[in-house]
Amino acid sequence: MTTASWLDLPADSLFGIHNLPYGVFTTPDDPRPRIGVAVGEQVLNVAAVANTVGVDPELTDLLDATTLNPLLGAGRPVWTQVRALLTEWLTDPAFRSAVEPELTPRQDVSLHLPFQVGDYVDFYASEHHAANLGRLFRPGSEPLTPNWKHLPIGYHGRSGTVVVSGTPVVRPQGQRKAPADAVPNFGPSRRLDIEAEVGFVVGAPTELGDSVPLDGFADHVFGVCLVNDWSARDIQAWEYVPLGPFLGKSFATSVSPWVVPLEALRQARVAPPARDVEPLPYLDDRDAKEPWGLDLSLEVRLNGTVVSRPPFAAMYWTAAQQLTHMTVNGASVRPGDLFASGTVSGPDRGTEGALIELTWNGERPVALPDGTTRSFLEDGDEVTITATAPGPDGSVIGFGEVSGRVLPARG
Ligand SMILES: O=C(O)/C=C/C(=O)CC(=O)CC(=O)O
Ligand SMILES: [Ca+2]
Ligand SMILES: [Mg+2]
Repeated sequence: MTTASWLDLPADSLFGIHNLPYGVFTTPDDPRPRIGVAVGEQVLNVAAVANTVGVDPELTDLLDATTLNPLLGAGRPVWTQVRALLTEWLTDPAFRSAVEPELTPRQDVSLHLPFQVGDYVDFYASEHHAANLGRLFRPGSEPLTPNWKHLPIGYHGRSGTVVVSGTPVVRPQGQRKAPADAVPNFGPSRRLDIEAEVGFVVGAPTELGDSVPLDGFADHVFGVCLVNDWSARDIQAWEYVPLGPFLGKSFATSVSPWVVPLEALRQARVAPPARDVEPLPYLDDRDAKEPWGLDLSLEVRLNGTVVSRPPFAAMYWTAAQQLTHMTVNGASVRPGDLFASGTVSGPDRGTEGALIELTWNGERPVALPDGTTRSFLEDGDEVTITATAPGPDGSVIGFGEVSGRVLPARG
């Protein structure tokens, strides 16, 4: 399908007509948060266009909102309808006069947390990451825990500290205890790390007691964003036994401001890696016609230098399996719930999604062009994660970025 926009976008635009990601923006002369869709180098005020051209008032209400949550809750048929409208507005020259005045250059807008985050869950779906962390955190044990290939392991995170890209991250303080120390001490984390992840934004809710089967994924998941699960490894290593991550990860989790609709990722769907353990039937996607592996290519930059290129296609568990597992006990989901994939690490050097793996616990620090090296993050460091996916007709779907700078601990 070739769809040309009257906007005459370059063929290599990461926010081309096949992408149309959703966010929430303000401008200096209008501080009201409103829903925007990125197209080329601009942001479209969708409610303003809906009001001008006159669409179904129920749709206008969903779009005339300060967060994506009302639209998220509306469900797949409405998401499809809105996307079709956006495509029509941006491709049919008859809409040009109504749409053009509602475009603002992206550089002139501020982007906000696009949805009010409900529950936040973080998974652990990369076999390479899980095995690496097992070796680093539990030397002498099997790298993968016995449950790892039977279920997508996850933990509930802290939704109130999910922040939008650009929000500074204050170095956390807490209890640290190195293996050689007899007792813990208190202070700023000395081993502040990142985790490059992909986030899935839940739209349509479920009722308590119900679960989402594997083929219900697209009915409930609206779209995809990027996540940095900042992690204080020294706090984490001491506190996590036996209940899992707590203060070592709850101080901040950054998300990208643009939510890429699931429809934009049709060409990115790939089969996940072969599983060597037969999953229980509710998680078994081996016969699925279209499993939910996704061929996203991530890049991690530290102070502007690319330090890693994690491949999302290498993830063992898919987001569909994660949603199914997360609801198999009857736990309900709500619009705005966010679940993240887990750190995206590939099998090769230079594809690790966390510094602890990339530098192997500091044994092989990363060299930066300014002559300095890093094992973990220093105050002032800035980390930016970007991603792309294949789109239709040779186009590329961009995710924008999730970025954050480390501020010193507050005494
Ligand atoms: O293996 C561990 O004990 C800890 C693992 C993590 O810190 C990773 C985590 O948050 C899940 C993930 O991002 O894959
Ligand atoms: Ca994580
Ligand atoms: Mg976190």
